[in-house]
Amino acid sequence: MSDAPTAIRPIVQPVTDRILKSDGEAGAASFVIFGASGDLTARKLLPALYDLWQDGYLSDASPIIGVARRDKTDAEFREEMHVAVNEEARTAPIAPGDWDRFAARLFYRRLDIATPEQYPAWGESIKAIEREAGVTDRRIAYLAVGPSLFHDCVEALAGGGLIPEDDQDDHPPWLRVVVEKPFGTDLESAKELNHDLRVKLRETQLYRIDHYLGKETVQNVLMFRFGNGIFEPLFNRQHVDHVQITVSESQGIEGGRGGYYDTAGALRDVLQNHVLQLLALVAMEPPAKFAADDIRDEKRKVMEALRPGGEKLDDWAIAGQYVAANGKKGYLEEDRIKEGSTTEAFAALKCRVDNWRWSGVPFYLRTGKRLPEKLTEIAVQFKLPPMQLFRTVECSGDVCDLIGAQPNRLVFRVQPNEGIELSFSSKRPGMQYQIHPVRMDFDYSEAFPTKLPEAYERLLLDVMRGDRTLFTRDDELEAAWRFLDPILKAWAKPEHKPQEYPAGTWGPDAAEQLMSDSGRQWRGE
Ligand SMILES: NC(=O)C1=CN([C@@H]2O[C@H](COP(=O)(O)OP(=O)(O)OC[C@H]3O[C@@H](n4cnc5c(N)ncnc54)[C@H](OP(=O)(O)O)[C@@H]3O)[C@@H](O)[C@H]2O)C=CC1
Ligand SMILES: O=C1O[C@H](COP(=O)(O)O)[C@@H](O)[C@H](O)[C@H]1O
Repeated sequence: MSDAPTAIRPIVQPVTDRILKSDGEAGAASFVIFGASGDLTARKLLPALYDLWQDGYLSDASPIIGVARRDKTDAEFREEMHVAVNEEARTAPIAPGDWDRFAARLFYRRLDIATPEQYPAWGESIKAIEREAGVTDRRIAYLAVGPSLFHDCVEALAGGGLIPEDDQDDHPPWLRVVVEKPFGTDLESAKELNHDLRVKLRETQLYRIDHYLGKETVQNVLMFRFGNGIFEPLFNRQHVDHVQITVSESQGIEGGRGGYYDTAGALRDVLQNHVLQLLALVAMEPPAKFAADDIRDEKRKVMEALRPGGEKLDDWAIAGQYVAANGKKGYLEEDRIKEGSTTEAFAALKCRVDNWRWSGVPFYLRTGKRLPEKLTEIAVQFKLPPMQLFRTVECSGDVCDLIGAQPNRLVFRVQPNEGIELSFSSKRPGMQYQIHPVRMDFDYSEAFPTKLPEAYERLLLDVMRGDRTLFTRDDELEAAWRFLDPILKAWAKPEHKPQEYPAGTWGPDAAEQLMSDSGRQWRGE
């Protein structure tokens, strides 16, 4: 019998998103993008803004002003962005007329963010563009620069007169500042950054971005758990054997990112943010209402309940570094990696969420570069039934085994093949009671034949709408750093060496052992 999944289709067609346009306050605002000559602006931000404009979410009156250190005219900036947006276009190439209409709102204003003398004149040039566009009191600043410049960007906004005074009723001005990741490098630096940003800004003006929260399938975790009555009662220690979360990448350290990555490593680059956010969504309690602070309160509680999954650090935290294999070079041979670097390109943790719901349930987390495939998923594995009433016979050659029920598994496929699958046991057709594992599969592309919005598109729209639900808050981030700080300190010691794994494999043997010690197994291995 085939274990081909049973497709799930929506019962009614989805209400178009356009209905949301009347909701909230997504009117015209000016965008000031720091880091406008960088990779993030070209590959993610401008394509997302273009798509939002095409879909009717971005007002024609909104100017987009790129800011960076190098010299560039508006025309050059427009042309560079044209190339970038075309490269990222997910459907047909952009029609020239469309691009010209969009590009008319693109401007470039040079600034060395570390040079305060330049702030006043630069600020005036930004205000002049905004006046011309008729958008003077609604501003979104996007800090798409390295984290060491976040604070200076806010200083530049203030020095350029772009952070207006509170009004007479003490209401802050309409200013939203989007801060990229990584948000600090450890607990202390994250606290310092939070403090520094709040000297000039209110917490309500800050949007700390983690683009995983903008992925459609990540948002679906909460919808699935709290929008259905039948699954949530199973999400606890009575029914769940363990949870495993994988964010794997097949790529190495590319695009000149070696300089940054080598100072960060897998723990800071992906585990502290994307992986722990996924964990928080799958483990959190239902919020009292679906609103930003209620959700972030619950996520913070999960972060605060994180505990090591073993006595000694090596029993629950594994660092790995790939070596040349399968036609790929090793980490140490990548561009801009310092000689003999001990930075981890792979991290796996076994941890616990020490609360009433999850006590005793291990959470296994792993992320890394140069693994066999690009894949992000959360797998919730349930306990076996208390008795094995059914079995089947599986033969390989002359050797036959009696096999019992396989554990039920619920998998959130974040990417690729976005969807949710549930595996369960079924009777194999025939004259005997033979058990066979099968799957029910909800596949986004089949159920909703429409393109999924890109994460940055959704998140930028939320900034315009003033919805901070999908943005992280200072206390949850600090709690995440607090949990990871002991690992960061131990791994920074000169005697610490990550364990080697061949490029293109699932990480070092020790990561497998994290699971196999308790008779469990990573999916896909
Ligand atoms: N790229 C990505 O996919 C992702 C990036 N991020 C985060 O986004 C941020 C930007 O990353 P990315 O675009 O890759 O970085 P890049 O190195 O490609 O770009 C850095 C930008 O910062 C500008 N810059 C640097 N110093 C100054 C200065 N003194 N004054 C003015 N501008 C300056 C550069 O301008 P110039 O070249 O003119 O000097 C450039 O535009 C980082 O925090 C990164 O961690 C987060 C997730 C994904
Ligand atoms: O933030 C980051 O995420 C990407 C992975 O994002 P994805 O959306 O492609 O899954 C990762 O490659 C990068 O190192 C990290 O900084």
